[in-house]
Amino acid sequence: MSDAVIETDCLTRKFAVRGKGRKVVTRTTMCAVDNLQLRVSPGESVGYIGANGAGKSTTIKMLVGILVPTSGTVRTCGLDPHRQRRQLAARVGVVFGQRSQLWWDLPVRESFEILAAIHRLPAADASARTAELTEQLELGDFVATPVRQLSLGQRMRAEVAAALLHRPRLVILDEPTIGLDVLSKQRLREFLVTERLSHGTTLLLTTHDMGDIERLCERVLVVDHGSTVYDGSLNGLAQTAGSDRILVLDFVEATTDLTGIPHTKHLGSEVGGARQRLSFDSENTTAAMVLAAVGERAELRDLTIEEPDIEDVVRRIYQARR
Ligand SMILES: Nc1ncnc2c1ncn2[C@@H]1O[C@H](COP(=O)(O)OP(=O)(O)OP(=O)(O)O)[C@@H](O)[C@H]1O
Repeated sequence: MSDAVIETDCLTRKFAVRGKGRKVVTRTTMCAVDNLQLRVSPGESVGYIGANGAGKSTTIKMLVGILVPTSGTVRTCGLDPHRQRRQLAARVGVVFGQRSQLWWDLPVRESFEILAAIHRLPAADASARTAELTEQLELGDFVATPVRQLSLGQRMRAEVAAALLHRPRLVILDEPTIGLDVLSKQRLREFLVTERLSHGTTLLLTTHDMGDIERLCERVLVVDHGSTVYDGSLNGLAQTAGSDRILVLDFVEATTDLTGIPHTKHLGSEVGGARQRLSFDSENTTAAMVLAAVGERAELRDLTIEEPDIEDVVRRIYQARR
């Protein structure tokens, strides 16, 4: 028997699409997930990325049994997700960034009590786990507050706690950091890293945020039109998609002379030349080397390094294949 946490074979999901011509209504089918072969082993952390409409959510819905495949097979934690949804719920925790699994009008704590009862956790176990998650996710200030009064960052932390209450062996997160501020994102990512290390939890997450992938995922899958177009390490992704980083440089005085620095490209200037943008190829140089060269030409006041945009990485992967 396979020990895979997720295993799909030729997994396919089609949808009927109604189109309206001038006189007739046409019916076509579109393939949202196309012969997907996927195997995830225990303890892996996998980022699942792709353009809008690439098929990520449809895959997740089949993995948790919300949608039935048109053809092919899927096993999640050794179970048939659609037929064995109840048993699967005990082994999987799911967080949909755009949808809540908490009771809107109840205090957070009461949602946890209901979920603990649904999962039939022994009382002592439930209260120990609730206390652990409340501390780690810093929920203490608002466990008595109704969910509808929480900020987005607070609610997302409560959602993650709710999904992990029963110590699932697989956690699936669909856009967990969408709309969160930098600090809330950082806290959530740190928690997920710790949780994974201490419990050996398997993570699968979809995101449009490259920071999530960089901090949380060892393996990355890129999907295009329902098929996998990249499956490998984060480093390999950078090699395939290019590894340009962008430095935003603020100078004491306006400057324009930033051309000719090795492995960099001048992208433009703002604020009358006091702010310059420079991209550099992190495979061949480092931020420190570029800054040293810049510092010889003009006096720097401040700088930031922009994370690569995930849409950009995905676009480059798609282009490299065409
Ligand atoms: N219930 C449905 N009926 C018809 N078409 C659907 C349905 N659900 C999804 N689709 C279509 O299937 C394709 C894949 O959608 P899916 O939501 O899986 O993409 P996604 O990669 O999750 O996108 P996003 O990043 O925008 O969430 C899209 O073209 C979408 O319009």
